[in-house]
Amino acid sequence: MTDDSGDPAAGDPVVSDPGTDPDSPDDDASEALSLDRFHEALEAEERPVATASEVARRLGTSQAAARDALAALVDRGDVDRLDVESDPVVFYPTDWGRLATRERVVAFPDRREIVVDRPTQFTRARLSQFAHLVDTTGTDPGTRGYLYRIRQVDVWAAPFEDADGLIASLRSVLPRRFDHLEEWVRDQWRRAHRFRLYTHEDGYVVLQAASESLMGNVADQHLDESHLRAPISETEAWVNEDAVAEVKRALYDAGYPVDDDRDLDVGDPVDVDLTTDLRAYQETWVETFLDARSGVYVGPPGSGKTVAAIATIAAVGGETLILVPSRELAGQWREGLLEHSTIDPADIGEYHGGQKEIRPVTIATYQTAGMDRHRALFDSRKWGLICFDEAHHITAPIFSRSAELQAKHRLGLSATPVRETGSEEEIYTLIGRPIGADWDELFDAGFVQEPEVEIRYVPWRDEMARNEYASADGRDRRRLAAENPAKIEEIRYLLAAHRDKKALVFIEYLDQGEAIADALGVPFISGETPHHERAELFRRFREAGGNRDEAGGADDDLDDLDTLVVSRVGDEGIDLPNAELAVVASGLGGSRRQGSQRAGRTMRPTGSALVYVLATRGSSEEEFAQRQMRHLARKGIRVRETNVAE
Ligand SMILES: Nc1ncnc2c1ncn2[C@@H]1O[C@H](COP(=O)(O)OP(=O)(O)OP(=O)(O)O)[C@@H](O)[C@H]1O
Repeated sequence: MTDDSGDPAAGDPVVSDPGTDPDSPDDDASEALSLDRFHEALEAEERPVATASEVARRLGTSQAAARDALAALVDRGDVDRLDVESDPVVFYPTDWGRLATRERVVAFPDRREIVVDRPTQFTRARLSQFAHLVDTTGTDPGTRGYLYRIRQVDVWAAPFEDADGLIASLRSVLPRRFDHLEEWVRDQWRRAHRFRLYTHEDGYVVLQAASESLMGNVADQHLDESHLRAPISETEAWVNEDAVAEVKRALYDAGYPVDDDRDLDVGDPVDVDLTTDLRAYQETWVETFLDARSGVYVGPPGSGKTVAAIATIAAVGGETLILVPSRELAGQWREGLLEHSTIDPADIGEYHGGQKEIRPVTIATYQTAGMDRHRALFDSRKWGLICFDEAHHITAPIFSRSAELQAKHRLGLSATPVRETGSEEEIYTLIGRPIGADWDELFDAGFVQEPEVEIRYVPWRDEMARNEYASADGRDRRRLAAENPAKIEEIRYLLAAHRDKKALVFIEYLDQGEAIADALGVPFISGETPHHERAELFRRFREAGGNRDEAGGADDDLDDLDTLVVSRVGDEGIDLPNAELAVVASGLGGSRRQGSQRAGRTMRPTGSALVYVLATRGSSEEEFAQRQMRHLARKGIRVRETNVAE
């Protein structure tokens, strides 16, 4: 576009007429230079930026006039200036600056991967609906790159009414259409809605297939007479009610997740209101759940899953069973319910080793609910809602039995859906599809404190220890690396360096736990610690002020318990809200799930959260530590590595 008249308004849609715009400086300089003419000057210079004297030369004006004209454009927001030390100031169109920070989306349709540089919040929110975040690169959120992948399960779980809605969302993010990819997505979507379970008006459960061939080729191939009692029609079969969970699992494994529309009675109503305002993402979780009537809230520890679950209990309003892995957690749930809702304390029952009450809201341990002698009681009810806390537990055989209990709504909570065995899909079959936010978004929004994780490679104490390791094999090797005595000194050092932080030291082997606890003069909690003693130590730890003495042990006030050595027993599900420092001294042969739980323990909304992972240098622990921590890094958590000097 050219502007021969010299009038910036003529034929120039970008710059408004200064004469009619009361906000624009009304002087000769701004009239002398339109944004278009500045563009021409840049083109002539063949550079993206220009100095005032270059503009003056190209436009045939004085340098002072060009400077004034550029200043007017800067005032108007059309041009930006960049002061480069010791060089003359350069100018460039504001739009170009925006381009440089704009997101860039690249799709690899064959791999079903999408790479986004500097994604906007909008793009990330969209992507998290139908793709899963595999990796991020870079630590600066401003320049971070994101790799997303669309898996089968992501399409199955996508929260849309129909495939068109999902495709529209996909198109809104991708730079152009990819027919092949869209076809694949549609195909996956179709698969997820081919089978349905519903309750016949006479009360029995029916499996309905979308076509005869699906019933004949898929259902009949994967199910037998223990699952299906008899055919009703070419597309329907009468389901053995005891085998509903198996039916769902078998079809899921065959690539056909089942819509569960069974009509189950709700028991005693639960009349409670939430007293805490939900955050926007929690509202989305609850709405998504209520639409699907099943699902797993997946978010980092501290992200508000429990509060969202309490909101769900209030919204469902039906008799509720909450399953938890330990008695400690049952107590915490009771407190959470009382804190965040108007529930009458008399309406909360606990059902475990200690007490056995069934109330409108019953909190039971998986253990007790799965036991044969109690199971019938839980089985005989049709719950309005079952909430599976720490949902990854239910894949272990003892817990999976409780997953077969009947419920109108099934809700799982999990911070760590990934398991080494790849059975994350099993959680979703048994409970429902994952519902969650992008972890990065939660960190970015400040809802969850991002912990710093540091792997510290500890040398062997001496040549003898190193040689012993070299000549040992198998389990002995792993144990020697885990128990490397040099770690005790390292723990002492770390505790002293963070004297104001309450600390948990995690160990795998009991002997090592005792040795560390002895050396530090602090208690050691293991599976052998009696329940009441454990509860008392946790109480003291929760109430402690966090101020360790020189030796790294407890401070002068003996009641002030700010350091605990904990074995596996403290590893899962037990909530120690004020642990600001975690040292993982051993246990690196474990699974990714453990890695993220340990790190997760300290991911709390308040206080700084530091996790040190000790790995013996030159042992298999190095590799384990890196693998676990890569898993965390993928979740957007900063991981550092340090070599401890010999
Ligand atoms: N909407 C909210 N408004 C204010 N505080 C909230 C909200 N949601 C959660 N919190 C607070 O954030 C903290 C963590 O919440 P919550 O216990 O629900 O997280 P979680 O994801 O269940 O954690 P974990 O996995 O460790 O059990 C709690 O102190 C809770 O009171």
